[in-house]
Amino acid sequence: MRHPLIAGNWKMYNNVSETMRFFDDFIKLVENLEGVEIAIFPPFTSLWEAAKKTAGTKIKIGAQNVHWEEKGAFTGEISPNMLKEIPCEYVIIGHSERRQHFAESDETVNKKVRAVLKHGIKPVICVGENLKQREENLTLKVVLPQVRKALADVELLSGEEIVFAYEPIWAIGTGKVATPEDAQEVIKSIRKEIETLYNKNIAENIRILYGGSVKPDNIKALMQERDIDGVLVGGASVDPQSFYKICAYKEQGVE
Ligand SMILES: O=C[C@H](O)COP(=O)(O)O
Repeated sequence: MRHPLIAGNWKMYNNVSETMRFFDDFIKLVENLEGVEIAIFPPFTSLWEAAKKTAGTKIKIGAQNVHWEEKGAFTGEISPNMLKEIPCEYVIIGHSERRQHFAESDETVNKKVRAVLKHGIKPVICVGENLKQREENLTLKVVLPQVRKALADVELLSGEEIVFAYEPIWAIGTGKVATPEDAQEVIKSIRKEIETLYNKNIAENIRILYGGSVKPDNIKALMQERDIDGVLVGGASVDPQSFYKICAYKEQGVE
């Protein structure tokens, strides 16, 4: 049984004082929420304070990026053991904004995945197609190779140590959410691909999230799909009230 994960990727929003204010409200709001795992991915500068503030609560902390080397002359980069020290339980790898603006490739994604797993940090690996590819019916031809390349030479014990996020690029920050049925179809195919690469057990254990314009009013329909195990939320995760409403989707009557 996969435990639902609701993840908030703040991108380049919320400095340290805004982070503290967010948690002052959010920790109280989610105090009594059961049956869902919550993770927040603040910018690097807010990670320490976020981790201190959420210690002993049900909120997990993750980073938005990582380098694959342990240490070295890599100006501006952060290593897996630096994230572990904070401690970060998760790290987002291969977000489409990093692929698009910072030359992240399937090869660097794979290096990062292998590096963080050695430190017991769970990667949230992002995959997804752009609008042109979707319109040309190329979604699976784009997404499944991204999955395979991310997992090249990756040994998995149970599947619980990694998470995938299917984020159609055309749905990110646009207000155009994929239909739950379309998201389910792609996510089901990702799970099938993982089964071919590993086995059924691992495929059934891996959580696969949907991301792209998730809001309090569309979360319920998404979470009703069999293979959607949670969401990766951008814009709507920066405000404590709206992110709380997404985390509390079960109160809208989702089984
Ligand atoms: O990482 C989150 C995704 O890019 C989704 O962002 P969004 O919810 O603002 O569309």
